[in-house]
Amino acid sequence: MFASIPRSLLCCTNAIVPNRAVALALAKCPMFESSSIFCREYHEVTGSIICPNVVRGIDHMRDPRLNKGLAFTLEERQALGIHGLLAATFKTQEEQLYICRISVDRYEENLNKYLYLVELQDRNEKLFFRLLAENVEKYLPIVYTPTVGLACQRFGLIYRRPRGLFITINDKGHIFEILKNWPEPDVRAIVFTDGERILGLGDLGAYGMGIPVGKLSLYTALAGIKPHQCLPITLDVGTDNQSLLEDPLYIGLRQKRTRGKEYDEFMDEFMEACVMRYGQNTLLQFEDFALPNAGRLLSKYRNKYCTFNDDIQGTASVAVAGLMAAVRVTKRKLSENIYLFLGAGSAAGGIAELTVSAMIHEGLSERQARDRVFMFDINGLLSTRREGGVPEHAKAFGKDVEPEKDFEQCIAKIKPSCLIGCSTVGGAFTPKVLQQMAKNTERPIIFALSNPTSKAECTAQAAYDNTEGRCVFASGSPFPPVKFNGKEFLTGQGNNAYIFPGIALGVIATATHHIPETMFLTAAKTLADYVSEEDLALGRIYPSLAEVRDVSLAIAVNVAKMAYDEGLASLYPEPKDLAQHVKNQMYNFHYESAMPVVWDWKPAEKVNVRPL
Ligand SMILES: O=C([O-])CC(=O)C(=O)O
Ligand SMILES: [Mg+2]
Repeated sequence: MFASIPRSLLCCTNAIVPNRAVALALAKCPMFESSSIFCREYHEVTGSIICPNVVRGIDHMRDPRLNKGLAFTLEERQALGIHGLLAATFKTQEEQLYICRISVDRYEENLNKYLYLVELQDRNEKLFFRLLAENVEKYLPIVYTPTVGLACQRFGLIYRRPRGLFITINDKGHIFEILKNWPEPDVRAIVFTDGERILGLGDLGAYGMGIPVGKLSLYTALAGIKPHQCLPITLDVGTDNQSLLEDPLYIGLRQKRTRGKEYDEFMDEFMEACVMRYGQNTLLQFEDFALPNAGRLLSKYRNKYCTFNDDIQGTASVAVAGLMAAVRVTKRKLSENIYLFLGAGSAAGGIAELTVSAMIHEGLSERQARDRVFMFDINGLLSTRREGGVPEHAKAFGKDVEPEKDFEQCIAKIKPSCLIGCSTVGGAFTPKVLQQMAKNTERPIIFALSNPTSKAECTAQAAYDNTEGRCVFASGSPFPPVKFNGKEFLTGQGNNAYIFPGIALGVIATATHHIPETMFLTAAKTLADYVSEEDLALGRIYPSLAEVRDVSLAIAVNVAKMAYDEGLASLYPEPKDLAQHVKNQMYNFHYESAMPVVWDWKPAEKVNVRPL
């Protein structure tokens, strides 16, 4: 029993031991009858998993999970052996936040602000997450869309220290070993990309790592999922982006993408290795895969793993939430709209399918619902009569109508009341397109969902200017307030950031093993219910980003309820107070005491000492 206790401890009269179990064991030993045993056990240190006795002195400052900078108290500085390593001043976390805000604001370029925040995350995790969580509107556009897009494009230049895992096609056969190199044992969620469709920027190969990192920052900042439970991964299977292959700064494999059987085997091995390493309920979020793989892999894995594709399902959920909220403005039911999508990729397909489900919910048959949804891709309207027909992945939305290659003409002919941009073609909603939408209906719905800002189909201002201010507008990337007729409007950001953190929290808190499509409809309804009359009056069909943390929690609780109702949860027994249970899982953004909990042990009085 004592074999694992260092000899130095066994021969002292005052023993300091790492935890209560050891303290109890020692106390039963007659050798220690007259000694005091001190147990150095921390309450819930950051991450809940750092073994305090292996962290010494300066490591408390070097480890971003433990570091508090000048917020270490005098007692802590002395007890931890870091006294003198810090300046004499003591600061509260609030004072530090103030300094951080000033520091970020000093930078003029968003990429520099991004770098400051990355560095903060590497230095002091709690400070970073609290700063982000309490200033979502201000810093989300920096750590996330649109600046994260720029960060990915410049990733070779800004790459400093590792965050997350890079698994390459050359590692095939050894993926599990690589996962074992990740130091955290309690990972609950993995966000991963193969970098082939980074936002609307296309194939960025290994530079895509910024995306899983950014998404997982939101897991913590918006839904309170603990950072150590999150693992970002880039699957580097090469890149077909010639300029990256020639870029001296490129950090990934300099070879063309592996496709076909070898890619599929690699993906199979990856999915299996993740659950072997972290358990069957590990949440596996696909992010920014290109269309041919995105839909195919979702169908392949959705019933086998706890997985979803954020670009298909998360985006669909946020868009449908927007449509639900827009009903209150347009006074048209979802099933009374005619929808036209520009783009027929993964986002368009996902939104279209979920919209169909929502229309069926309103009483339409599936046929009737599908008849109301049109798509227009690079070859024109998805008409079964067009040359080359309708691509396989979008067959369900092909129509037996005259082919049409001119987008403006198409809008005049089909007369959609709702125009949804998922094309990654910046500016595709020209003034003429928008003006035609204004002719089609009193309150046209215009969603310019492509990211980042440069890829948005139109700006918020253009949408208002060209529809006499009658449109209901949302975009994937944020836009500044719109000025129209002397009034100011705030348009909403239809970004999946409203959805995926809440879904992830609900799924993790209940150890849900599969994520059905209906969960995204539940999330959409929850989000739509959060939209107030004031939001609508201001021009937005989403709550303000300042409320996104409340939204995420509400989504998580509803998802958790659904998980139990539908037998998807594997955490039993079901917690009596589900909302409280979900809250109990959440990260504490505030500093916790770093003082060891030292307690005296008086063996003679407290335990019956058994002879050895
Ligand atoms: O990252 C975002 O802002 C939304 C998203 O998933 C994408 O555009 O691929
Ligand atoms: Mg994405």
